[in-house]
Amino acid sequence: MLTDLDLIGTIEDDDDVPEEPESEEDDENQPIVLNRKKQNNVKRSGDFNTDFVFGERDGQADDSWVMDDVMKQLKKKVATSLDEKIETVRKRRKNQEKDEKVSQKSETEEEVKSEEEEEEEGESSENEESEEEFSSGEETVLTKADTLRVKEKKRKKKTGGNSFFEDASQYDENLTFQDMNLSRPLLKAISAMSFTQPTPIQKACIPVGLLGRDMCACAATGTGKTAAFMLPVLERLIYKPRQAPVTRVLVLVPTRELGIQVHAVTRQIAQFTEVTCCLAVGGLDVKTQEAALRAGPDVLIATPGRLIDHLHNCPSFSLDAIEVLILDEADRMLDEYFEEQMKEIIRLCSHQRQTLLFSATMSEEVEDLASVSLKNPVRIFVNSNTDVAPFLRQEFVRIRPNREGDREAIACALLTRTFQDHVMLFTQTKKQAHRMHILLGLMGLRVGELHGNLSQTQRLEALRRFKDEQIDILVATDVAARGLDIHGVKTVINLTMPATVKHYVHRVGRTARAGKAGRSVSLVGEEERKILKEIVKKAQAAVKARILPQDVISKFREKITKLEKEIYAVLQLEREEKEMQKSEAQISVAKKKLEPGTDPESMERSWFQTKEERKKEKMSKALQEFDLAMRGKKKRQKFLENSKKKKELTPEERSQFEVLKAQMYAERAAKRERRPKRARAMPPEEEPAAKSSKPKKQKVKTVFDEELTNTSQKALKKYRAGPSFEERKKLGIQQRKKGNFKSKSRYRRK
Ligand SMILES: Nc1ncnc2c1ncn2[C@@H]1O[C@H](COP(=O)(O)OP(=O)(O)OP(=O)(O)O)[C@@H](O)[C@H]1O
Repeated sequence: MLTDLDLIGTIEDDDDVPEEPESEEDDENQPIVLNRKKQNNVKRSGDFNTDFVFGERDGQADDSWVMDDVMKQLKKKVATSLDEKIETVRKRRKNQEKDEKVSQKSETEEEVKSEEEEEEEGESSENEESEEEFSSGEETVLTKADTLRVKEKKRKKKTGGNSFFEDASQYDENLTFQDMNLSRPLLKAISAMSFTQPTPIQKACIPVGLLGRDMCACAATGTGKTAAFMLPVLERLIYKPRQAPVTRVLVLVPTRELGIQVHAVTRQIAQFTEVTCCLAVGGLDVKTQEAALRAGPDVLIATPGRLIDHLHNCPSFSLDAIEVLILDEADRMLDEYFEEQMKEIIRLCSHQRQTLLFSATMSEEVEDLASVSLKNPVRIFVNSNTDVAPFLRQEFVRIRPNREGDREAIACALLTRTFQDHVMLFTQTKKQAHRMHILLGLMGLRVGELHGNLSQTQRLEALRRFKDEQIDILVATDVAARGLDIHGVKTVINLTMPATVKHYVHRVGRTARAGKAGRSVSLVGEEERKILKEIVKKAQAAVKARILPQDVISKFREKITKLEKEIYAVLQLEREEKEMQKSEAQISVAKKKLEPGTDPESMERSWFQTKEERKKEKMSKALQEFDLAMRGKKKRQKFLENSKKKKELTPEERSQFEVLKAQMYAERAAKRERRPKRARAMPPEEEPAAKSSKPKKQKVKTVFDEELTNTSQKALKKYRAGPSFEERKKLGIQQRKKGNFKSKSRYRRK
């Protein structure tokens, strides 16, 4: 039987492989450069031949003026950055090595004099070089090229849809922005943003949005969904100016960074109009946001938590006047994480509204919401659910069962040898992301991290540095997987496979955006084969298996083992600094309390869910997940024993934990899928068929059916003997009720 990995990994050379245009960027067979040099962006116009052409974006719309506002709202500054700590530890290493060399030198000086000295100098200069790079012996091993094998999978064509929606996925190919009846300020903004031609999702959605219809739209990542919902909405605001300063459009997004981005895009589109817009996301200054909300901005972009906070604490702000509600990344907004908050927000929104649901992936929850609370919604699926970006090349690196500990080494090899800049590396946990930042930093790479354990300043700073090409690699968790539009990301690497195919689609969607090409490389272990199988099945283009030479991997493993002490040292520096900061914070809180005229209770805000409640909810979910994933008693025991015994995890355990985390989520997602679906306003297509077969099975038998048509031996015997005591009692009551007591004896006489 073929396994999924075998499917892409065991193709023979003479297998029938479809021709693929090889680009300059197709560098796997080119000599590998170990010295990290900046590579110029290679134009890939010939790579993909499609009907749709994105406009030239030489003058990539400058959103720095929009970002300035956001940065102003940020309060705290970072004490010392992680990079500074990494540099401190690296310097320490250098000094130590120098000292060692000096002491070695003096020892040998005593024994042999002049000749030996010369040799020492030679060695020392060699060592200094190998600190940053690799020794020449290693270099020959490390420049060995990876092998790539291709296999195209047969695809099943997806059919059908949901009868509940009116389908408008077909669009006029020749439609231009000028044909769409958009007003002049919007057309001016479109050309200022260098959009020459609408993308397919824009061609399909803008006309429908302008009609004021509810919509559920799905298109691949990076195909311009933001403008697809913003343009018709802004047009409606311009067409029907407001009577009072109230918020009329609410856009909900799952992450702060995405909120900031959507806000920036909205301001760009609305730059030549009177439309005002405001951002309310966590991590930014609450008071500034409150003041902005009181002014009644036309458009509000928010994350659910912060929005509810404002609704509870800002008396003059409400959602009564909301005319359009947009859920960007709709499937994420309606998943269990935001469930309670979304219920609350939808409850507070005006009923007379247009609702727009957008995402690259859709879920049952979205359909449920659409069927329950949308009015005659239009379904616009330009791409099928879970299609990856059109110009993405997908690669997979197989991790063999006993080689789980190779993951970090493989990632380091990929990042040092092949994909050196404009790379996003995704990890499952924040801890692993942090560790990879330190590890890659110690290897001399320019790297940053982005995840939920960082302050908002640190998160935005990492993003800015990556966008400005101050760092080459951004290590991130799924917080950066959705919606972020970072110009020029060439490669996405998955250290472990994400929890579901949908997570995968979004992660790899950070590259190959806006008509550009991109590549994803995912490391796949035995336990992740199922998800790989699904991805391969759904892939439109051939996927590739990348094989790294084993000696290269071994070299990197050795290097990582050597760096382990330094990683520990950096972590130690961080711990010490954290302790310091904690005590400083305590002192400043105490000082504030002692200040005359401050009543601490009056300063407190009321929360929809307190921090504690949210934490508790998260904890109980995490425990449930852990239990589910550790169903096997042996597995659970082994894991717990291991984690009790050792403080430091082995590379294998670390990888296993990453995989386990993804499994935990996948298990819970699967459990949710199995849950009975909520009532629908109209049943989906399959349901009527199911219903027609049901009545036959569950038809309640009448007395006629029960007694007169049953000719079995047992029934006849019973018929002759008459009803049992219980039956007689039951019958008696019934007959007494009917006033026909005599029929009982008549029954017996027969
Ligand atoms: N008509 C257009 N012409 C050229 N570029 C466009 C056009 N529309 C959008 N873009 C650009 O395409 C990129 C992706 O757009 P956007 O972020 O809206 O994609 P998305 O579909 O929302 O992606 P995701 O699913 O990842 O959120 C942006 O850089 C945007 O400026």
